[in-house]
Amino acid sequence: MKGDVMMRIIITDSYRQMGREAANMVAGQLYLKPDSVLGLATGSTPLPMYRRLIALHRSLGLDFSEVTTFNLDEYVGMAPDNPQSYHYFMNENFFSKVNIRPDHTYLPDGMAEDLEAEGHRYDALIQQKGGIDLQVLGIGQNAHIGFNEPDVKFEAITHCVELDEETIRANSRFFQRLEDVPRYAISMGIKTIMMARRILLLANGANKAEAVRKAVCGSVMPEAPASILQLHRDVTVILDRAAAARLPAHLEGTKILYKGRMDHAE
Ligand SMILES: N[C@@H]1[C@@H](O)[C@H](O)[C@@H](COP(=O)(O)O)O[C@@H]1O
Repeated sequence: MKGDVMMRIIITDSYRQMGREAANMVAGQLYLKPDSVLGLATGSTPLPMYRRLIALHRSLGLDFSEVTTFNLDEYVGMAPDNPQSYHYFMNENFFSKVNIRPDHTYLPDGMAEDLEAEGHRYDALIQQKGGIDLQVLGIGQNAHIGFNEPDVKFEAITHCVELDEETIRANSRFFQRLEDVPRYAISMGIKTIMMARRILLLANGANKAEAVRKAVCGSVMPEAPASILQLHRDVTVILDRAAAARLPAHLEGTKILYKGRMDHAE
């Protein structure tokens, strides 16, 4: 075990279970600190987590009134009211369905004229709000986190990135044509992500298994941006079985929990 660094890995039976586990962690965070600052992600991976959080809000009154959120990224040139934007995604899938204050939800501004200045403003704002307590991450097939593509600079803060062809292809499923996928995004940098107090990495599906292996037990290197998470002191990885398929059965310094069926109605 490297110092006191330890990843906790939770393998669940399904995509839905992965979402439930993740939502439980977020709910636990809010229970202890109702005015938490959450770092949030888009993509299909966190959708069941958002659904479960909404269900917890409706059934148990899970309270978001004091919560502040910062999203990882946004496409460059995409206005918040564009249905393909991450602003729109977050409103549709989460913000509009819980009692979070709209002026407490932040995403990088993809329309900013000076993207470098916007990156600095965004990071400064995160610190001004006390820093991120819990950062939720998905992972790209090339092991990107946020939009930090392979060969990223680990010291980067929020900045403009050119997307990899692989990422553009993967994200084209949300667009009518491949040519419509933006080629640039503004994303929290690795340093911004690593400054979060706790990190929750989610992945499901066989197409993420290799990226998960690199993140959890590959060499720490810029070619696999998520591998940097091995150096963070409080990371929980929640997977479905397919995404966990390439992990060795035993990992030194890693606590693997298996959470099988434990389920009841949503
Ligand atoms: N910028 C996002 C990432 O934050 C996300 O983790 C990744 C995986 O997306 P999905 O969850 O849809 O597989 O895609 C995008 O590129």
